[in-house]
Order: sequence, then structure tokens, then C-alpha cells
Amino acid sequence: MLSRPHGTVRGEGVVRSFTDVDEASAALRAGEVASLTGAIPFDVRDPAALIAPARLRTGEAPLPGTGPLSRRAISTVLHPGADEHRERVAHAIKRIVAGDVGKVVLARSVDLVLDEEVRPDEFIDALAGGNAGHNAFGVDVGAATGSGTWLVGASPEVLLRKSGSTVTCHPYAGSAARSADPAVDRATADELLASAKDLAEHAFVVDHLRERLGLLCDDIDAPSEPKLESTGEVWHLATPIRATLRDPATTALDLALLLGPTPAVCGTPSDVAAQIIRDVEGDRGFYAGAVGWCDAAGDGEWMVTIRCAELAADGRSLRTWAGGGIVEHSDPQAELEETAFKLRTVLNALGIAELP
Ligand SMILES: C=C(O[C@@H]1C=C(C(=O)O)C=C[C@H]1O)C(=O)O
Repeated sequence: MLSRPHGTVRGEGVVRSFTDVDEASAALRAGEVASLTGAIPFDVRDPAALIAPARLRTGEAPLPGTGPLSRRAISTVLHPGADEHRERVAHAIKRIVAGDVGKVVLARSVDLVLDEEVRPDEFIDALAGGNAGHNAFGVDVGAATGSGTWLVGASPEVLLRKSGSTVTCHPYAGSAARSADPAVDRATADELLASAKDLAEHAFVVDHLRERLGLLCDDIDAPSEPKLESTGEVWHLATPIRATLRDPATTALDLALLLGPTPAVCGTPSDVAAQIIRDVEGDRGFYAGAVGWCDAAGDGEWMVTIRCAELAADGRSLRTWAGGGIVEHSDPQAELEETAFKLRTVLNALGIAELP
């Protein structure tokens, strides 16, 4: 299920299930299945959770959403802790200065055990109610990670939308915390828009998308300067990009595989950054991959899998993640704080006020 400001898409019933992305993509192109929904992992060699649903049900309005839940965390384990994350960032900056990599996105995860069970549907509703755009998603990832496991989240970031021959992307990179004080909130946003460090961080993503889109598209239109957009918790730099496919039969799933993981969640060059992430963080699973859908015409929409959690079958254990792009002028303490305010999307939906 994907909830977006312009409507919902829900895959109902399972005709066929795929853990291999290429197999799923080939089945769609061959007309063996009429549509696909689900999640692609960060590393496409890992198992995906894609299904060909019996019906792809669309709705005109987003999920209305609900208020936050009222769970408490009875156990919290951070991977890694604050000191280790700052050290990782400092080390990444050294690699950047040495010229090994231009940008790399480092993330932390948090394992929580809740005092009371949460059902995937109520979690998704709380996530949808927590942001003005009613963005939310939920995917049964049991085929990849164990029966009963769900991936839920409220990603604000569109990897791509494809309709006919038109492709649009809406990358985010460059972040600052929202504030309850309107004056502080405005000043933070203005600072973000003028920050050379954040503009550089953002440009890596736009450059990557232009280059990859250029392989399949003409008329790539991307403004030279990003604009400000926000969620309830975070300010972002954003760039709307539009391009025209040379072959309109190219599917949204194939585009997701071509474009992602972008330097918003991985880095530049992609292969070097992905290797650093694997060495430093280990397996990311579905975090920083993509969730979405694709129909028989190849139309569809894929979101970057961020501001998300993987909920275990017991309904009480979950893992959530947050990361940030590291560039030459990043500051380890600021990067640590960035992971904390990005984690708030999931924590706020659960009603958890503070992490230890
Ligand atoms: C990696 C995350 O977010 C991404 C990284 C951003 C950044 O570094 O500024 C901004 C938005 C996202 O593209 C995350 O939320 O975990």
C-alpha cells in the first residue's frame, strides 16, 4: 500500500511473488503478470519483496491517517552509538579529502521493543497522519525477511513517477531540523538554502539523476537551484526533475533499478560509496531501497525507502533507520543530530518522545 498526496495504490491478493528483481521485471515486460507492487532492497542482489497482485486498487485520495499511537519503548539499542557514529563520519570525511569518494551516506539503525503490539495497518495510518502530504507506505516483506514481517514508513522522497513517456523525479538532499518556534524554523530553512555544504550535497544527487536519465530520456529538465520543502520534522533541499522517455514502454520498475540507490542514500561514485556502506554498516536490508508499484503499461511510482521501520511478526520488535549525506565540509556532531531528527518521523508516529 502506498499513500501519496494524489491518491493511494494498493495491491490486493497475491498471484505471484518474487524475491528476484530481474525475474519480476522480466515477467512484467513479457506480460506474464499485469502489475507489480512491493519493495526493492538497497543492494539489489539481496532478496526483494515484490508481488504480482490479483488487483491493483487505486484511490483518488490519500489515506486520511490518524493521530500518533501511544507506545513506549521498553528496550532501545542503537547501531552504532553516538561516539561511533561521529567517528564513522570523521573517517568518511578523510576518505573524501583523500579523493576516494565524493559523497557517502552513512546511516544508523535503532532496534526497539515496544510495551504493546502495533498492527501494520494502525502503524501505517499513524504515519500517514503524521505529515501534511499523508505520505505513507506498508509492504509485507515476509517473503524476503521472514513470515509476518512488514516494512512501513512515511517517505517524502519520490525516486520516480512514470506516466506514458514522462518521467519525473523529486530528489531530496540537504537537511535541517524543523523547530516549533516559527522564527527559528524560518531562519533554519533560510540557512539551509544558503548552505554551500548542503548545496554541494544536493548537487551530487541531481548530477547522478541527469546522467542516468540521459541513458533513456531526452529533454531532461532540472532547475539549476534547489528549493525548500519540509516534512513535520525535517527541512529539505528538493529539485523537481522532468524528462521524456525515448521508449515509453520502459517500466517504472526498470527506471527504479536504473536510478536508485541515488547519492541521496548511497553516494558518488555509487560503487565506491556502496562498498564503504557495506564495510561500515553491514546489510541495510530494505532501508534506502525503493517501494512502489508498476502497472502493465509500465506506469508507476517508486519512493526512496527512508523514514521507515521493519516491524517483526510479533508486532513489538522493530528496526528503524536514519542517515545523512557526508561531504567534505560535513561536521560529525551535526551529522549525528541529523540522524536523530530524521528518526523522529517513525518515533512520533509511535508516540515515543525520546530515545535514551
Ligand atoms: C538517508 C536519509 O535521507 C536522505 C538524505 C538526506 C540528506 O543527507 O540530507 C535527505 C533526504 C534523504 O534523501 C534518511 O532519512 O535516512
